[in-house]
Amino acid sequence: MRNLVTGDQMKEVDRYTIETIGIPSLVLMERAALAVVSEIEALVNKKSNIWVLCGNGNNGGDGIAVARLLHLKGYKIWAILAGTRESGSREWLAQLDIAEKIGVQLVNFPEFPPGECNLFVDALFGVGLNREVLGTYKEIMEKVITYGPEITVAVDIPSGIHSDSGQIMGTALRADVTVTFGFEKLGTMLYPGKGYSGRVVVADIGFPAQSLSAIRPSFFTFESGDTKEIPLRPAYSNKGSFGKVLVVAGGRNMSGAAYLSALAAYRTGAGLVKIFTIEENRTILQSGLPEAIIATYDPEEAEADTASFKELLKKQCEWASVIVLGPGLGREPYVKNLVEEVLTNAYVPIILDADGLGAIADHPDLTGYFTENIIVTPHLGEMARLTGSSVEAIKKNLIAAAREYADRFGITCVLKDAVTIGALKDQRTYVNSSGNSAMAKAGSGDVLTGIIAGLLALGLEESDGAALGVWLHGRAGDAVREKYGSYSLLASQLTEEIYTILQEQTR
Ligand SMILES: NC(=O)C1=CN([C@@H]2O[C@H](COP(=O)(O)OP(=O)(O)OC[C@H]3O[C@@H](n4cnc5c(N)ncnc54)[C@H](OP(=O)(O)O)[C@@H]3O)[C@@H](O)[C@H]2O)[C@@H](O)CC1
Ligand SMILES: [K+]
Repeated sequence: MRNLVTGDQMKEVDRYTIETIGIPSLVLMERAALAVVSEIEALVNKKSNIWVLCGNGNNGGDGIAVARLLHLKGYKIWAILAGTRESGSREWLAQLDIAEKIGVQLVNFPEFPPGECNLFVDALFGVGLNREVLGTYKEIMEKVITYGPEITVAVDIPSGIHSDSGQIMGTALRADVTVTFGFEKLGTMLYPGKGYSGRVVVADIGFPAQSLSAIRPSFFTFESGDTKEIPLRPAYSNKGSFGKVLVVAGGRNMSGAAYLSALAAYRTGAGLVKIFTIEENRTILQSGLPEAIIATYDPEEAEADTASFKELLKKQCEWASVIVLGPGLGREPYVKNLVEEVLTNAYVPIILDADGLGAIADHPDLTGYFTENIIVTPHLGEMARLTGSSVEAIKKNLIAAAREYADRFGITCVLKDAVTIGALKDQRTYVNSSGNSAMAKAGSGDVLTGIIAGLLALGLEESDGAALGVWLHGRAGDAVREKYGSYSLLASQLTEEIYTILQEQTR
């Protein structure tokens, strides 16, 4: 597990480290600059021309320190100062004084250094960026973009990227490598910022563990090795020890959704999986997944005899210890009753997806039945329908959108996008770092519901199950892409890779 921070949280950690712990600001800055220099030395040799663009806050202070360290090592270096002495931070002024005394080559914008630039260091704005970039700063950035440096190394975060949302604040500078300090910022984890950051190196610049006490760390991601969070299956057990997953899924022509969800639940470790679906899906599901129990209903009877249908649903819910509700259910009128009955009768975790969410969007009063056991897993289009916002508005701040929906109902909201967000009911927010665009295919979401259900069946509670499920799903996608490339992934192949990842847990 790796903590992630907002810009303000990072500033708090800086402040606490400097003021309460007593590590001087310039010491942190020196270590930050050394970390950047070490990346630069791995990228270019001393024949290269290096330009460092320095703003006049502490990000710029880092930049001047980088220029000084490279100058002392004999690199051909120019520092471009974007601000004036009057507006420079204390540390920036200290760095400038040192740089001037030891003869670092400096120019003041609008002047630019002569010759060409092989490696560009972006130290214009860090976590202090708090508004749109306009005027002179915009001009500077546009000029840099027209120069088209061969390699760009960003200091802490690419300038112009908002450290909390990853949004471009007017203009931003694209980096090949971003060296960030202490903790990765949300802005380099989220698109478009993630696309501007290149390879992100998290440098340890000496923040002691106590510094985290300055904030309540609430954003996190998983990384390899975290498979150990998945509960082991004890040796002395039977199929009932691992939970009974009820997959309420699959309407007309949509048996595949039920199949993929049930298969993924089994592959993740569930002991028993029952699919509750329409009668016409029986044969195909029974032959496709003979391991699953199949229970069926007739959609016309469900429509005509509501009381019997409700009774049938009640029995299914009593059997289950985890429920997946929604994949491929369709949008016929009885689906509303179905969703309502499950929500009112089940006292177990429910993963609500696809047409289950569609029913909620069409009948918002159903949210009145939400309990803390609910995990909703909308993609952006479904989220837009659920909230009445536009996809564009949600995209501007995925974390805020997911968090707001989860908090409104006290549930867990997994908002699926290129970077999936898990706004967990325990107030932590998971930002996914696995997965790839090959997974943007039909059936991928059905597999995710099954994986989460499988983890809950193993005994994880909703918050951990949702976060680990998203991560595991992405890891499976990465494993499939490695074998089959970016185009040919099939959702069923995700379920085939789950075992390779689960094996890491016991190694
Ligand atoms: N000791 C420490 O704390 C350490 C800090 N470290 C480094 O410091 C960085 C944070 O430094 P920082 O807080 O000084 O802010 P920074 O990102 O340099 O921005 C400068 C100023 O720009 C301004 N501004 C904002 N938006 C603007 C806009 N659109 N257009 C124009 N101006 C705008 C805004 O000032 P304002 O105008 O709002 O008063 C802001 O304060 C951090 O990312 C890391 O690299 C490391 O060395 C480790 C130790
Ligand atoms: K920067």
